Amino acid sequence: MATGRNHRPATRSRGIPEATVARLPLYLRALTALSERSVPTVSSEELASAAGVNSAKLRKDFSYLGSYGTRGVGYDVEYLVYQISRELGLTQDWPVVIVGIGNLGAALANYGGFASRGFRVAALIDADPSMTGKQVAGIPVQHVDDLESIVHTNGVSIGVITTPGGAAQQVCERLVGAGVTSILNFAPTVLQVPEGVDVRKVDLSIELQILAFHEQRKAAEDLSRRDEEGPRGVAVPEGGRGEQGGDGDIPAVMPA
Ligand SMILES: NC(=O)c1ccc[n+]([C@@H]2O[C@H](COP(=O)([O-])OP(=O)(O)OC[C@H]3O[C@@H](n4cnc5c(N)ncnc54)[C@H](O)[C@@H]3O)[C@@H](O)[C@H]2O)c1
Repeated sequence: MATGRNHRPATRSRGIPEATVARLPLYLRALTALSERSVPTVSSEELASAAGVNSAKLRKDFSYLGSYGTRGVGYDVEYLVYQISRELGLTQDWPVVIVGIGNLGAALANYGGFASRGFRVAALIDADPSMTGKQVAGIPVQHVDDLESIVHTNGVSIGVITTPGGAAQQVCERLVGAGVTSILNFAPTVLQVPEGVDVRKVDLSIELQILAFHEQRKAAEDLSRRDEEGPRGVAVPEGGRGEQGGDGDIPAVMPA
């Protein structure tokens, strides 16, 4: 079976900025929800709001797909679902292998949302011999010794790494050596890969830090609004901004 590189649409995606590509899944999620409710058309404003994106940006993004919508009618939901799915390469089946079937790997294997988006968990791999043959999400765990043959047999081009950080680089190299060209890395390791291999790193703690940043900003805004409100607002001691021990209901958030 061909690898992901061969599957990739050769020229279409090249003209699309990475930032637009990153927003396509957001549009697709919003459009899929509309499609499930049998909504036939959607305006750019409605869709932008559902996807959490600014509508001018959305129109610009869709222009890269050659989709301009119809004035007064909006965009055809089903056609846009098809267009975005095609652009993201989701109109075909992508066999995925997960390496490291501990807490996270097992949770991902059990997540039903991949299959409905075109990603089939084809194989599960772990280094622990006591795991070999065990069923996780109805799939038998295979030993990491057989990684290369598992990748070949299943025509895998996307690998998910959920091993401890110390094992991730070696697992990555073996996956790439076996023909995997896209890696989704959950391990806390910056992977070194040869040219032509795409790596996406997922780090929930970074997402939490970003939320902490916003929380901090909200708290500061709240405080300055109270300052402006004067005597009717809650009194804040001089220099007390952001400190603990002031108002009980003002969250004290550490800098991100
Ligand atoms: N990115 C995130 O947001 C996020 C969140 C949680 C955990 N993690 C990371 O995900 C990884 C897994 O976490 P977990 O809680 O599932 O750990 P875990 O210890 O439960 O599971 C790790 C699994 O990897 C296997 N393993 C170890 N070395 C291997 C190798 N060389 N090849 C194949 N399998 C191997 C182990 O046998 C074990 O089953 C860790 O690196 C953790 O830091 C990331």
